[in-house]
Amino acid sequence: MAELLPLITKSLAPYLDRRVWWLAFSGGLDSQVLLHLVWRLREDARSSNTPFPEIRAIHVNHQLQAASAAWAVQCEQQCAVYHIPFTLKVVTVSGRRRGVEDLARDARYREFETALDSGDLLLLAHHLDDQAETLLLRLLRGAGVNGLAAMPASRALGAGELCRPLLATPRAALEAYAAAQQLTWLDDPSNFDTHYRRNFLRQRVLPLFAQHWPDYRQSFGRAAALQAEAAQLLHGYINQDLAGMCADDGSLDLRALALLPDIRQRAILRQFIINRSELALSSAQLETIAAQFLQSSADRQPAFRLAAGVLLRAYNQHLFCETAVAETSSPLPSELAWDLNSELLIPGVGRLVATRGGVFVPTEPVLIRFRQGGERCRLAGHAHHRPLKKLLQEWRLPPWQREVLPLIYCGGELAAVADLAVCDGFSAAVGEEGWKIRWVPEALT
Ligand SMILES: Nc1ncnc2c1ncn2[C@@H]1O[C@H](COP(=O)(O)OP(=O)(O)OP(=O)(O)O)[C@@H](O)[C@H]1O
Repeated sequence: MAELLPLITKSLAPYLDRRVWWLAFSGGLDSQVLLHLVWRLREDARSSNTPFPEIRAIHVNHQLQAASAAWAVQCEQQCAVYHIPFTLKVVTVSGRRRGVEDLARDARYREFETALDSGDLLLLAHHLDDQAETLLLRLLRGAGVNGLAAMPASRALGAGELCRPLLATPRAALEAYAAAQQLTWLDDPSNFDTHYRRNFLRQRVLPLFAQHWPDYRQSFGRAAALQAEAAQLLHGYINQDLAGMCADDGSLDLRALALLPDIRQRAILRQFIINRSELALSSAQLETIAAQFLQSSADRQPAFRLAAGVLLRAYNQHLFCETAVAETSSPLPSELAWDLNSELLIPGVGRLVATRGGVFVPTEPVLIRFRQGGERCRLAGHAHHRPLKKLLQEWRLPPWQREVLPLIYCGGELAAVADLAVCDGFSAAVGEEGWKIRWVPEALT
């Protein structure tokens, strides 16, 4: 069986420049082995005077069992033995929508994510048996390539990254290491409760596999790695497609999308939404959205609420996926003063930012107002006044943005229309330096 110390030395070598390595410590066999290995790496580095990242352990108490608090204490004591600082996070897992395992996992990763500072590394003790189980569980859920890629050996997590240095190592190798090093660990009794899907696979199903396919773990691990490669390739192609179909404002060109075969349309739509909102759609949601927005009358369809604060809506045959949309709309102020030297944040409207080097030259203090109807303006360099309504149609500004469009007034006159146009009498002469206005609508901030 492969030696674990050289293996982990190699897999963690790319991360030696990180400030902190956080070890996700449940106190079970696997994370106890990882703790011991990482401690040995640090001892080796100390004895050779080599710089080494700071190691800290983090334990999440999900409060799901009577003994949870006592375990946390034992975890802390274990870490003290190795002089590894210990952080405890206590979470409350509630809700019956999904299995308690999934909820606990989500809560745990949220805690990990908050703990990580920029560039920190989180170490998890998942091993090859965990990977094989994950692949099977995903298969049983009917997952596609992304799901069947199972757990990646590393990925971004919040401001840092996570890494699973033991992912290619079978659990038996960890058991052998723990025995050889005379380690002690906590045994979570819930690991034997076959009501949990993962435990059922582990206790009842996989031992049967092992009788006929003794190398099933390695085969499953390879299958997952192949799916991960396929997923990565597809991802690259889909993002290339997307790049050619997105306008500068981030919207997706529905006319161009409609020309593609169905499966490509759906893959692009799914990726567009993930990129904008980080929400992964179920197949049913994807079908509904495709049916709603991939029709000629897409512009007349109501907004589709994907999740709290995330809206999909179409305008001018372009699909907009907006995040951070206010859930309730408060009335707009009738007038606001704006000192261009500082950013102006208007709830429900967004941010107005002015920087030097543009063409807008205010003649008097700047006031922000909103459309009342009937506004007219003469654009810089144009001979006639025109209704603002017509101009907004020509500029193809989505209707929901027209409602909150900041109008910039100087001395009672319309001087600029957000960052879309500057009116006559307010634009810089040749050689004169003015302001550049930028409006970041609330849904895009
Ligand atoms: N409560 C927890 N607090 C901190 N880290 C955890 C916790 N639960 C799991 N982890 C991390 O996630 C990894 C995989 O979790 P999993 O539930 O498969 O393991 P476990 O059986 O609970 O514990 P171990 O892997 O230590 O035997 C663990 O090895 C550990 O690194």
